[in-house]
Amino acid sequence: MKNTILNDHNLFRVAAVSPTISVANPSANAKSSIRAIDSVDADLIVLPELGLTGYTCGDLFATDALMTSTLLALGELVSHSESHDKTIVAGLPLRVCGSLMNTAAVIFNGKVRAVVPKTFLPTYREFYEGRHFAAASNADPSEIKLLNEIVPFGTDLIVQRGDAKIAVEICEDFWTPIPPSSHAALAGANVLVNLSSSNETIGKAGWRRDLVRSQSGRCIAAYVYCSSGPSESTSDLVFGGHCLIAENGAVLGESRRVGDGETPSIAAGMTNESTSAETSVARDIDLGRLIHDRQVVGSFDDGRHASPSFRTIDLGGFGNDGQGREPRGDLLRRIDAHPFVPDESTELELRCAEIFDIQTAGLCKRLSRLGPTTKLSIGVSGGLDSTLALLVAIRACDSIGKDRKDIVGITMPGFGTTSMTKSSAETLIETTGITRELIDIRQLCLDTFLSLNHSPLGIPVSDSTDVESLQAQLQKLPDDAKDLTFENVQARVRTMLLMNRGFVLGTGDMSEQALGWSTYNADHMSMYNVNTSIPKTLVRFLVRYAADHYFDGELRSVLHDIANTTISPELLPPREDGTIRQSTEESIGAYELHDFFLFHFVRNGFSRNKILYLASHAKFDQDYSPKHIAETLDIFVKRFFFSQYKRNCVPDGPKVGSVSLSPRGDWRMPSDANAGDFL
Ligand SMILES: Nc1ncnc2c1ncn2[C@@H]1O[C@H](COP(=O)(O)OP(=O)(O)OC[C@H]2O[C@@H]([n+]3cccc(C(=O)O)c3)[C@H](O)[C@@H]2O)[C@@H](O)[C@H]1O
Ligand SMILES: Nc1ncnc2c1ncn2[C@@H]1O[C@H](COP(=O)(O)OP(=O)(O)OP(=O)(O)O)[C@@H](O)[C@H]1O
Ligand SMILES: NC(=O)CC[C@H](N)C(=O)O
Repeated sequence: MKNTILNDHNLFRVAAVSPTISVANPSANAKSSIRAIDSVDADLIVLPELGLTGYTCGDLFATDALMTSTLLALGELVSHSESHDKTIVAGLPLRVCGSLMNTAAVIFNGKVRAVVPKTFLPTYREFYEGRHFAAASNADPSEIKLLNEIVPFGTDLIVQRGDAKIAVEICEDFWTPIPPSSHAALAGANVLVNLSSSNETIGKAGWRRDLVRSQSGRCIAAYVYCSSGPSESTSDLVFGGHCLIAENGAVLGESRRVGDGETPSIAAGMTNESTSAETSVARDIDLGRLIHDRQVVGSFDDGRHASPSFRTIDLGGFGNDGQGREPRGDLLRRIDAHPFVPDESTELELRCAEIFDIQTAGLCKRLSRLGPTTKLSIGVSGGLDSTLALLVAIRACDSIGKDRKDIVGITMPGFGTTSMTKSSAETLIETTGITRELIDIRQLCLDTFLSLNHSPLGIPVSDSTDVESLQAQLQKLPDDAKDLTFENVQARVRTMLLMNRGFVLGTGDMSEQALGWSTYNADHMSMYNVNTSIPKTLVRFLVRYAADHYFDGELRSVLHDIANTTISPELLPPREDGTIRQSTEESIGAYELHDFFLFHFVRNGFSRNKILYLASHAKFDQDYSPKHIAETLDIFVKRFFFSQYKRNCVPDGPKVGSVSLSPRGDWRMPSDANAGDFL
């Protein structure tokens, strides 16, 4: 089958494999390398530095016998590459113009396609490479003869396979201030590989991991790192076999290594030099995400003019061009069903702490611009969003020494308010010690219906209708009753009451803004909105975090109750038994799906197909059929496009993460754009 599932979505499988090494024994190393290559199904396989000879050959590098058998071993890898479609990067010493160089050969489909020499040779402390090797220099030839073929040679080579643009550097190269891979990235390389031989000493693994992660982030690239392991000579040093894969600032995976506390099996493998001494890691790199990020971050290649130019060697693409391969099977990449909510509790807590602080700092600054007697009004519904905004307001006032009484929490029960949310709103206000106000908005709403000559949900009203009789009739309505004017009037009456008091703190969250799930010029508007960049799936965790860290007693338990409430705008009347009729998620689909779509559409610019593909690999809280996910995605896209006019005039508010919809900063989109091609 000449088709690839992964590459349709621009995923590129890379592996770093550190096979067992037999020091100074290239024929054995060719065999273990081939075993390793056969054991991994990947588009690109990176082997360790000088892996065909072993890194620790010392003065044996100067012997003819070692050089001859190295070339024979290389020939074996090259012949073997005719049997698969993987790109292999193998490390070996090579004589070039009379000097010995520490090089990496890129092998594909029966040929060496490129040879890259090491630029920075460590010759300090435990390293003596300057004794054996010459460093890459401008005087090097641009081609060499190798195995009877002319092969491009140099540090200016990018090997391209489909959208993957691969550049190679060798160990010490990336422990320097400006690694060669930085220049390669500026020239377009997006998969940076490092063949390494790195011994383990205290703390070095963390440093190495940081370098891999940060080089991938700085270069907006994938970084694939492969070090030789403890089967190297241990005369003085123990090499770790550490293999790492990072993508744009995040480590996607790493292998075991000497020193991680799990080494006995690695060491055991050494007794018979079997493959069990091997370490490896494989992951699917999302090239689409890298390409998108580089395009968006315009400053990425501003410095390109100061970098050397590169040559590209094109190996062809995937798919129908004759170079495709079988689907790769299971995806080797974790697809986070809840990209805004870290799974791990410590990380979640840190994230909540950071976000709550950013929200609070934003509001503190805004309050500092207002007079000291300014009151801050907030509509407290007993729901999640207004609770979070209220907690931020309290924390901000506490931090700047403003009296909590300057916060006016207004409960405004309407026709849709349930007794549960009303009472949690009242308890919330009471226990926080802020100023409390209660305004029943129903009469004002009824007056508005009369002025508009509007029959709410089809029920005729007249001057003789009173609030209680209307409420009683509303409660008898079927569950599917709908009336947008009825809902909007309530939301606008509330905002009118709030606005007429002065400074209003906004409560609407980012997911609602994405979906346009707010009433224009009502809950959509405020003077400052601390929730503007908070995704719905995170709100309840922020409320819990604040409850557990800043509040105690009854307030804490009220906050926990609120954090567990169904999400509803409560604009439609409750049923006769008092239960919520209108669940937002029943109307527009689950927020866990919408937040997933929001992340991949806005953050990564992914297509509908790609988002659906990723969703099919995510473990959501609920079981959704592929059809349901696709339908909900269509709702998301339609609503996202349609509601840009609302987002184009949102109040100020703090950005807290990489996804933000501020029309002044992160997301500028015409209100009249057509969603057709995105569906
Ligand atoms: N609004 C939001 N509310 C809550 N969480 C939000 C969020 N937006 C993203 N997140 C989450 O934050 C996490 C990290 O997001 P991800 O998109 O992977 O973020 P990532 O690209 O890794 O960047 C992490 C942070 O560093 C910043 N950065 C990175 C690189 C370069 C520069 C620069 O200025 O040059 C800045 C970036 O803006 C972001 O704030 C994810 O879990 C994501 O879901
Ligand atoms: N009964 C109410 N009393 C006071 N304010 C309310 C009331 N209902 C809604 N509001 C205000 O309008 C905002 C938007 O309300 P909506 O009912 O759409 O719920 P929401 O977006 O889920 O927010 P929340 O989670 O705060 O209820 C609320 O955050 C709140 O500030
Ligand atoms: N092989 C090398 O270039 C080793 C040097 C590098 N700094 C390391 O210890 O990992």
